[in-house]
Amino acid sequence: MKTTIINSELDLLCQQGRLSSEPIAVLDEQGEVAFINSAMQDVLPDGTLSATTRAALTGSKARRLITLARSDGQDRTSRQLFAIPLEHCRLVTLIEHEDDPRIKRLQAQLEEARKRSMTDALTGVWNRNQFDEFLHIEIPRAERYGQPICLLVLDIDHFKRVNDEHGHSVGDEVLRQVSDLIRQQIRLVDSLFRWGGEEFTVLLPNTSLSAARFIAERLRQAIGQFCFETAGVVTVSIGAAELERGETAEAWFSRADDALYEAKNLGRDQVVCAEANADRLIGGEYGDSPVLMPWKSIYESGHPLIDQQHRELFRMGNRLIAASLDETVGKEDFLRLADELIEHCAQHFSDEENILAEIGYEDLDQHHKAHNGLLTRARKLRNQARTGSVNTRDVIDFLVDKLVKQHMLTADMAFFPQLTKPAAEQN
Ligand SMILES: Nc1nc2c(ncn2[C@@H]2O[C@H](COP(=O)(O)OP(=O)(O)OP(=O)(O)O)[C@@H](O)[C@H]2O)c(=O)[nH]1
Repeated sequence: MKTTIINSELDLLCQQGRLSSEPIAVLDEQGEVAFINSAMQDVLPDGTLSATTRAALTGSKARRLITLARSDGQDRTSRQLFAIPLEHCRLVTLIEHEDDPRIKRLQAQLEEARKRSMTDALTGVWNRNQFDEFLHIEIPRAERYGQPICLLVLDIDHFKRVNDEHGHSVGDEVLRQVSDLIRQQIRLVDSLFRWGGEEFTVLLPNTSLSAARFIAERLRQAIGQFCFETAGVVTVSIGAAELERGETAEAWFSRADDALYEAKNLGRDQVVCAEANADRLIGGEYGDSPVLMPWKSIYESGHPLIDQQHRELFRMGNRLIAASLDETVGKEDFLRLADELIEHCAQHFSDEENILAEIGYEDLDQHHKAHNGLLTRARKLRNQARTGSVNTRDVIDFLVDKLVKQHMLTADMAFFPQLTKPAAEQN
């Protein structure tokens, strides 16, 4: 990955050097000349940057100013080389003095070239290279903070017909318009990419699959209801997938893409969400033991905080089961994990009750009593386990089965339909 970044930065600079009429050279991370244009060669003694000059230009100072002796001895004024440090290389140019406006001009040109290399020329959205870059940042971020992240793959239906019937420029206009419509519907933290041709991808950080379905549906409707000036009605098919724990970028994309093709096969103009692989577990780091609890999309309420906390409870429940099966985990460590689960649960119950109060949930009192009862019983069991009067099996049965799973699958599911505003709508 790093090599790609370095290479693309070097490529960018070299390309800029070729375009610019200013004398320009590019030094790579090792201080070797990666590129030198003819304007620079003309002013340098022997047409090249000597090892001493290169060493001076790649020193630790952020900017380096050196005096260049002219080889012909005719020019009495000193000439200066200036190195602009970039992330992985340095751009060297010739200036009269440190405030030379050419530095600013070059930096602006570089910035412009950098932008062009990251965006799609037709629609102005991020290009496919950037999609790969974003994946390598967003996937570890989501995993690190235990947040859900979703991917949409969107394809314009029968786009070939638009080109065939109205011409390529109308097709181009449709692509621009579709990308504008998508941009209007997503949040600032979401990112839109043109993946190629008439296919777009959208990355939705901190978004569960149920919220992603809602967003995708909103996109589909916004595009389907828009009146395109010449093309008329245009529809899109969308595949959505949520990243699973430990899943590679390729596997994730492939699941979203499969969902897209299912949407196409089902008749187009629709959204299909990829189900999680049944054998994958939210606590995937504990292997594929059948006793662990798999997370399913039907457990999602559509409220981001509730879903995030429910997932975390599943993860902690799986961790507790794994610890009980692991002979190397002692009683104290097991009880510490049980404590963590109970305290997370207490925080979750309190947050959930606040959310339910906000939406005016009519069975809130009942739900509050159920929470209190569960927490009291959980703490009592934990204390009994400490004194040895109950065994780990009883703790697991209650904490994992009754507290986490059954409560969520029965009492909690009763209020899911009332959480009518999913994440996307609230933001
Ligand atoms: N105008 C325009 N057309 C493009 C561009 N990139 C790709 N296309 C066209 O997009 C069309 C894609 O056609 P297909 O892959 O057959 O898909 P489709 O017609 O959308 O059919 P389905 O995806 O099956 O609904 C081709 O005709 C491409 O030439 C572009 O930048 N501008």
